[in-house]
Amino acid sequence: MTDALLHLRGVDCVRGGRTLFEGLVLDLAPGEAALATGPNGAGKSSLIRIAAGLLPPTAGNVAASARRALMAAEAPALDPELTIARALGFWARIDGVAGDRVAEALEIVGLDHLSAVPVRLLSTGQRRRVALARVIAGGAALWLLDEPGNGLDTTSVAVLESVIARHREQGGAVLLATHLPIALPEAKPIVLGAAR
Ligand SMILES: Nc1ncnc2c1ncn2[C@@H]1O[C@H](COP(=O)(O)OP(=O)(O)OP(=O)(O)O)[C@@H](O)[C@H]1O
Repeated sequence: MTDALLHLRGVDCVRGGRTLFEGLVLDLAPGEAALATGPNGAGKSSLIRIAAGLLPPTAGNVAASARRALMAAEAPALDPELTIARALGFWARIDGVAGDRVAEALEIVGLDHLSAVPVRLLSTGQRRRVALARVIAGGAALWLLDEPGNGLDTTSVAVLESVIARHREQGGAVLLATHLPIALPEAKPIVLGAAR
């Protein structure tokens, strides 16, 4: 797939008998981003799951960097009884990254002061910020972000935007699905909802 971190060719997605999209073509090289938008049920999460290798496409080819991080609504998988630092430390070991990256990531998302608080006490937006911290700490080249702005206040959305911009500057790529406005300069648009 040349130097692309994500490569989709002629990808179709049919779910529950409905064609969500057909013939989707996308390449994401280092530094690039794509923004998938569309109404509820248009297939945004399905696209993210196909790119993550969690859902086989109905047709077409998918190739993605082995170093990819998924941030989805159901994905945080943080043990509610552990403190934020320990829950993220667990994932740092799985992801094979140094523990000090967790502290850095928590600082970036503005949760370093809560690192000793159990996950179960977090608000919805704080949980999303912890999930983002895991993506940041994980060091994957390709980020697959499904509704990363859900539950975030405006300050946190701005943090998300700057974190993504920095990741791209450092040679990462991002596929982001959202129904909320998120600034993703020069992103390739993927407008879903047209196929039937
Ligand atoms: N396991 C499944 N089996 C059959 N159909 C499914 C399954 N999962 C999702 N769908 C259907 O696929 C369609 C697209 O769902 P998807 O979650 O990808 O949309 P979305 O654009 O992310 O929606 P939302 O904005 O509401 O999150 C929906 O009509 C949904 O009902």
